[in-house]
This record gives sequence, C-alpha cells and structure tokens, in this order.
Amino acid sequence: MRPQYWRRNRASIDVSLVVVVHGGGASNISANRKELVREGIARAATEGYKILKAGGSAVDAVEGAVTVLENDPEFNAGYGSVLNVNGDIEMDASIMDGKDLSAGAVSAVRCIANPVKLARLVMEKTPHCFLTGHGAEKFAEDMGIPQVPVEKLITERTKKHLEKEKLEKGAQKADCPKNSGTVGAVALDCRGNLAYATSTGGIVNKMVGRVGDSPCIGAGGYADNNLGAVSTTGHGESILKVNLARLALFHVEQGKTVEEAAQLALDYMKSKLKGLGGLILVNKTGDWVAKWTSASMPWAAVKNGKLQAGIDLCETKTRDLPC
Ligand SMILES: NC(=O)C[C@H](N)C(=O)O
Repeated sequence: MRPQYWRRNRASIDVSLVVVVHGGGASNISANRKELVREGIARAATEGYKILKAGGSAVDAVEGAVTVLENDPEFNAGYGSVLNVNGDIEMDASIMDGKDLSAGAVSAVRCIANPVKLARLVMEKTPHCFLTGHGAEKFAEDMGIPQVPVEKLITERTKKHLEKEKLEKGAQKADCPKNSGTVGAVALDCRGNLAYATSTGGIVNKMVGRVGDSPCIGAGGYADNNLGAVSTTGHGESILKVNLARLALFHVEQGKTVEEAAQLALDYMKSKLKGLGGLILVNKTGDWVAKWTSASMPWAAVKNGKLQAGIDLCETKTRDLPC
C-alpha cells in the first residue's frame, strides 16, 4: 500500500494551476498606453502564477497579482487611483478564500499603497469582514502598515483625467466608467482552493464617500471552492444591484459553462440596467473565462505554463512562460 503522503501529493498535482487577472472594464484604451497596460497585466498574471508554482495558496496568488497592479500607475488601484470630486483618493478592495468563505474588505481608504493587503488582514486578523474609512486606516496603523501621503498616490494622468471629466460632464453618470482600470485576480491552487481579489480607486469625479461594488462580497467578487471564483469590473452601481459575481456563479451552479455563466450575468446587467462591465471567472476544475460588455478589458491568464492576454475583443496573444 502506498503511504498516506503519496495520496496527498497526488491530489495536489492533479489540479491545474490557474491565475486570471483583469485591468478593468473600460472605454477604448489609447494606442500609446496599450503596450504599458499589456505589459502590466502580463506581469501581474506571471507573478500570481509564480506564487502558485512555489506552492503558495490561491489567496497568496491573488494578493500578489493585485499588488503588482496596485503598484502600477497605469491602473486605477493603489498608485494611480482615480480622483474624486475633491481631487482626493478613496480606495476600495476585497479578497475572499473559497476554502471556507472567509472574506475581508476595506472601503474609502486613503493613505496606504496596497488596499488589497489591508483587506487580507481584515480577513485574517479581525472577527469582521469589512472595515471602512477612518476605522480601516486605524487598523492599518495597528497592523504596522506604513502611511503613504495621498499625494504620492496621485499621478499627472489622474489629475488631468479629473479636470477633463469635470469639463466634459459634471457628475459621473456613465453606464461604464471611462478609461477606468480597476484590477482583479482569481486563482486555483494545487490543493483545489479558489480565491479572488479586487481593488480600485472607484470612478473619477465620484462623490466623497461613494463606495462602489469592488469591496462588496458578491458584487465585486466571490469565491467558493464548490463553484468558482470571480472578480468583476465596470459600472459599480449596476454591479451592486445585480450582485454580478454571485450571479455568474449562480449560473455555474445551475450547470452552465464558465463562458455561458459570464455571458448570462453580464447580459442581465446590461438588459436590466444598461450597466456595462466585465468579469474573470475560474471554476473548480480550472476552466476559466474573461468576458466584458464594455469596449475593452485588459486581461491575462496563465494555465499550464502558458500565458494568454488581450485587451480588445477578438485579440488574444499567447506565449509560453519560462519554467
Ligand atoms: N472600473 C471599475 O471597475 C470601477 C468600479 N467597479 C467602481 O464602480 O467602483
């Protein structure tokens, strides 16, 4: 008879490792930014996959991938978050472990570089799921997370973006945020665990105190080992109203393929509310999908050492990762 550990190891290598990331459902991305966005998204997926290959958990992988995107000024999360009506930053993030449905979220946080890390600490070090504003920042301080002056998270591009938005439109009313770049990741690890993380600066020119879908479990994302993991992006108010992430997984639960489930959920949001957006989804057997109804959504996925990435519809580039 084979020893016990053999079976455990077998179980761990039978599952495909999968990481999928997105860089936000958006209107068209200008040609001069496309390459930077493409590189950033591929770097994040590669980082997530590296973590999984080294034996890290799905939660480690989504946190790692999202951290890369929060640190990249091309994306609307962490450094490079869009500005609210006062020219200030208020960021939202959430994370969930599909193994036991544990979840952590923060909203309206200002002076930290990586809200996803704070969301994970909420999940692991508090009896709560969700901390907001001042309380979340106090908790960050207690956890020893360094304070970053908010000006350090603001870029020239986000300042211009706000000016342009104010000139053009006044209050934000779009069905889909313009040129946004909310980020998210989903992963399946070698133990069959699923996780998601989502992080955002929200929508440009938003009211002070506005909280979107991204930190809300079931809307901005969801993970359940029995079903799959989802991270969403797009018009936050619409995503909240249809509970987009959980809705997509409901369709998986009903026996739909990942492709069908994503399409049904996004179509419902569009037909019911004219809300546009996108999502990434991986199920428990490692099938994955990236789908959007917005004009574009940068995405990248790694499975079996192969990296695939795209920005617009009908555009997928594939390359093998060095082992
Ligand atoms: N682009 C985005 O995904 C924005 C985010 N869903 C929000 O409304 O806060």
